[in-house]
Amino acid sequence: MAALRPFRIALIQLGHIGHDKSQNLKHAQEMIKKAASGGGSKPPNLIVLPECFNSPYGHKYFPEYAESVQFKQGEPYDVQSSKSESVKILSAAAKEHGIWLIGGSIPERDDRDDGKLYNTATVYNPNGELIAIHRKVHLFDIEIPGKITFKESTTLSGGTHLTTFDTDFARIGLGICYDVRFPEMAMIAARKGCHAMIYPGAFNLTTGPLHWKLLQQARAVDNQIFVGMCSPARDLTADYHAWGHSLVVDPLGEVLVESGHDEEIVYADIDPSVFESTRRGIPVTTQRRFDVYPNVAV
Ligand SMILES: NC(=O)CC(=O)C(=O)O
Repeated sequence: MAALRPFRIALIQLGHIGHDKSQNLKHAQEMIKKAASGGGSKPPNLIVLPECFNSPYGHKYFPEYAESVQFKQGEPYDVQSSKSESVKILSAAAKEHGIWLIGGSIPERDDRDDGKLYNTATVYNPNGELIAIHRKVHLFDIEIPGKITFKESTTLSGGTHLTTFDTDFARIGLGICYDVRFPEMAMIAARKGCHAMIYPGAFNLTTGPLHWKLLQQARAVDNQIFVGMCSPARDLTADYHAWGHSLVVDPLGEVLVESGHDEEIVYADIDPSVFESTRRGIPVTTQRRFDVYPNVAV
């Protein structure tokens, strides 16, 4: 299992996500290059893109923008023969800059399973290898009268697996946006030894101010882990108005960095001593009463 070492994370709050997929990918490439340069400071070890970074966000767009990834857990993946343009571009970017990359999420089509569609995050190591994918488990189906109705399940299916992966600096759990509302996912990841949960996400102008920061602080404090969420920039000409405010929170629930709502790259330095001192000082990780309630993570 990966040990926690100091590392730097960059969240790319990507703007200009329009209807031209090639343009979206080109812009993401440029922003990865910019993020990898470190913004005048140390280069990051891990770069994160937002949810649905290559397509407009909305269930009517997913069938048109979906790409076939065909990843099989535990089997080597041949990026060169991938049918996914996004995978090829992200893999090349991770390799060129020698960084770990969580490639936000993209609409994915699984040709092996009746062409089902998913909202899928892909993860690359510094050699450009695709080492994990996460399919959004909890679909964003909500209805707040007069404010927002959104039904991802109109075109998407929910993923059926939880995702964790090891880097050379931490074990990381991965979710996508609405997944953050389900504490079980982060709890299970933490009990499996994850030091951080990362969620590419895209809250909106109704739920963002209510819950975006609160949920990340809750997941961080519940589990004494680092939590980061990376949003697209706000674009009031798009169908969906993202909240922005990409954020990294430490295991005490303190905000390490928070962006505004325009396009921006923010960096946070992850300090293992905060992880250790939080767990030493408030030792809930060793005070659980599995004699009173079941250990759901086993
Ligand atoms: N976009 C999402 O998946 C979730 C969201 O906006 C919310 O939970 O609020």
